[in-house]
Amino acid sequence: MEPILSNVPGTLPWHVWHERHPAMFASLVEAHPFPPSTRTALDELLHETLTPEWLGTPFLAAESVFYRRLLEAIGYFTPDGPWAGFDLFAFLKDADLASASLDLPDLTPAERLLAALWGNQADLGFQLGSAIGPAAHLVVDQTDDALSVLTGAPRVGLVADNAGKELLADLGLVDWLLAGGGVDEVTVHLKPHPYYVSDATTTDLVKCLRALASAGGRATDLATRLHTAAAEGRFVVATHPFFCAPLPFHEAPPDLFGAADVLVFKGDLNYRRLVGDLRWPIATPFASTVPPLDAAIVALRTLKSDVLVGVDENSVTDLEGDWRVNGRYGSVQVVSRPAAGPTPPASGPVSPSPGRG
Ligand SMILES: O=P(O)(O)OC[C@H]1O[C@](O)(CO)[C@@H](O)[C@@H]1O
Repeated sequence: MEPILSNVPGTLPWHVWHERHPAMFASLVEAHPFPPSTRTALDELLHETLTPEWLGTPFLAAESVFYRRLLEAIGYFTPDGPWAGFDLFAFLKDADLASASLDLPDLTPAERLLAALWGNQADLGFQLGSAIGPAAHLVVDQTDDALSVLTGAPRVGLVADNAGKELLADLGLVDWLLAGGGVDEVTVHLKPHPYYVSDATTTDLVKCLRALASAGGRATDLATRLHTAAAEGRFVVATHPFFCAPLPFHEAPPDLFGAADVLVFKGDLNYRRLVGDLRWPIATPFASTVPPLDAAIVALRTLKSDVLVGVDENSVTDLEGDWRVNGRYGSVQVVSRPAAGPTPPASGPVSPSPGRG
């Protein structure tokens, strides 16, 4: 199966490099007092990424390396430098969190699951390049199966995606799992440092909890329950360098997810890493594309890139235009836990071999 590349004009990856990234760089430079050397480094990075070498590298790997290079360009990893450890996307993530409604409604388990899914629409990198319409429908809806594998599972891992509103919705789901879903322990897997524009780090999770705690009503109660669960070792925050690696989850270290019985993968990028960023025919069975994890899998995603599997082709014939990438459609997809040991996928992904550019 061929990897998705960025060298075809008119495709989403082409748009990302040629339009979305320049717009993002303009907003970063406007928001920060970067010195001339940093501005030059950013310009050079932007130009470098438009070379045939970058555009001909698998999109998944190239984009990941790009975000690493962006942090290097601002001095994020320069010890004792003024920008060491500085989250250059914090201004966007904080604004998104500040605009969230914390007057939490009383949601059913299915509504909490779908809130976590549609919360994925609020991806700031995506918004920088296009407008998001009202929430629409699911091209695959296995919500009942998802609730069934989650309810009563001993250990659940949630592989988080974006900060702000999406992470708030994720915490709503985690709260239900621990308080009403009969789950003993939930681990939220976060990025070890800023990555794609709005990816959630530990700092972002703490900001969400503090916002909830000070909001009053159901929000404060939720934050209190999660703090108590954390003190009891039932709500666990974890991170690992692999979450910022330019690789699909098929190449994850074996201990990445601990002893999780169910893994919830949030968002588009995690979906691409879960099934492989490949030109799959959309009718390819979802279960045949995921890595052989010893856990059930629940993927909650709004569709923002070309990769899509597990879809009945007849069910999407009426959808028009850029429905596969415009973020207005979503999917809930489930793979049950293997009965006896992992099952190898029918067709493994091509491993990207990113150059550092
Ligand atoms: O935040 P999400 O849902 O992972 O979406 C980010 C998506 O936007 C993109 O960054 C496009 O640049 C995709 O690579 C990625 O799949």
